[in-house]
Amino acid sequence: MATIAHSPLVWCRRRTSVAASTSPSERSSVSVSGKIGLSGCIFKSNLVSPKLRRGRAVCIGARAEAMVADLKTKSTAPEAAASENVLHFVKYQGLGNDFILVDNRKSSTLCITSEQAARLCDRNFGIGGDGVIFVLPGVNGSDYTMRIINSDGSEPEMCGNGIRCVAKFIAELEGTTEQRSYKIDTLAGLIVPELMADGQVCVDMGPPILEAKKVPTTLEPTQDGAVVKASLVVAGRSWSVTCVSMGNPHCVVLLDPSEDVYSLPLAEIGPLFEKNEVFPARINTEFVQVLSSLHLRMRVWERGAGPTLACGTGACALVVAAVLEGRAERNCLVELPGGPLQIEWRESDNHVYMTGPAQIAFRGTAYLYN
Ligand SMILES: N[C@@H](CCC[C@H](N)C(=O)O)C(=O)O
Repeated sequence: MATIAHSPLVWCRRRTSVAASTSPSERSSVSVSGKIGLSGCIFKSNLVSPKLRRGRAVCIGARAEAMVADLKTKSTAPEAAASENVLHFVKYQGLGNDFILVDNRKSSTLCITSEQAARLCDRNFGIGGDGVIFVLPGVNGSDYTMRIINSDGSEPEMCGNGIRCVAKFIAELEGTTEQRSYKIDTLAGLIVPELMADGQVCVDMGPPILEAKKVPTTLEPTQDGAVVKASLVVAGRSWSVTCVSMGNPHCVVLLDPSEDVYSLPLAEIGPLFEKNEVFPARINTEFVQVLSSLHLRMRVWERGAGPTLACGTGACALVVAAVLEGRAERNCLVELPGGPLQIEWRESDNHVYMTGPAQIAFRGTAYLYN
């Protein structure tokens, strides 16, 4: 089993006391603080998410500044992404769903193993993250390929918040500030994120998959081959569920309007959905409070990552589910623990469009141990 040690060159510690169960009002004060030691020189940064920009930190001593500049150069050099047991990375987050981004453009093989990725995601022994995302060369006419490893080491097909981070990361690697789109190949097919003038990223997430077998779920279809408002007993309670794949599988639970989504014992019920036998590939589960037909509030238990602050594919899946259940319009605001996403399931092309932010948090170097 690979391990990550606290590196003598650079170590990062991220304090994340913000659980996905935190209520929206408590979350307004969310901040991330970090400390990075560089060969004995220590600088401290107070990283408050909206203000994060590359390398914004107060450095103590000229030597530390020089080393930070050196590190910045190395972290974007593709051939140096993983060598001599070190990994250069850039940390991004989309509404608090946080990822370690790795420049893997020189090879079609991932530069670290899934065990190493899981160790990097550990919030105490690694960098901390909900997943590691790799940007690889494009295939089949795409500009790039994205692959992601969940924090438990499993590999999902797609990640909505992650692909917005990927678009920003690629723009940084290419040194462009242009408003443009990228064709990204994923295990869920071609996905197209577009960098918008206001800094947001709008992603064409493609069409939802509703056929039960393709989600996949063994639940009996209830409506044209899809599982809509089916009954599923979990933890002694009968839940009404709708199953949707956005390339990766989702089980959406629309609650009665009177039920507060923050009153659910997520850590208890989440794993029971994730590993339920009716979901052969495991499942991401979204619990949703319909505040109005244009405003939905959700909490998520992610397959392979547990409770996260946001799930882009989940937000897309729940709007599709809410439309199928006749509870929402096709263009809705989805409020996640980490902030809002605008989701549209467009009638004209049957594609789902997701618009939201993605921001750099910090960059660094981690030691890899096999
Ligand atoms: N957080 C992601 C989804 C990441 C993958 C998921 N855990 C899975 O296993 O399917 C998103 O923003 O979509």
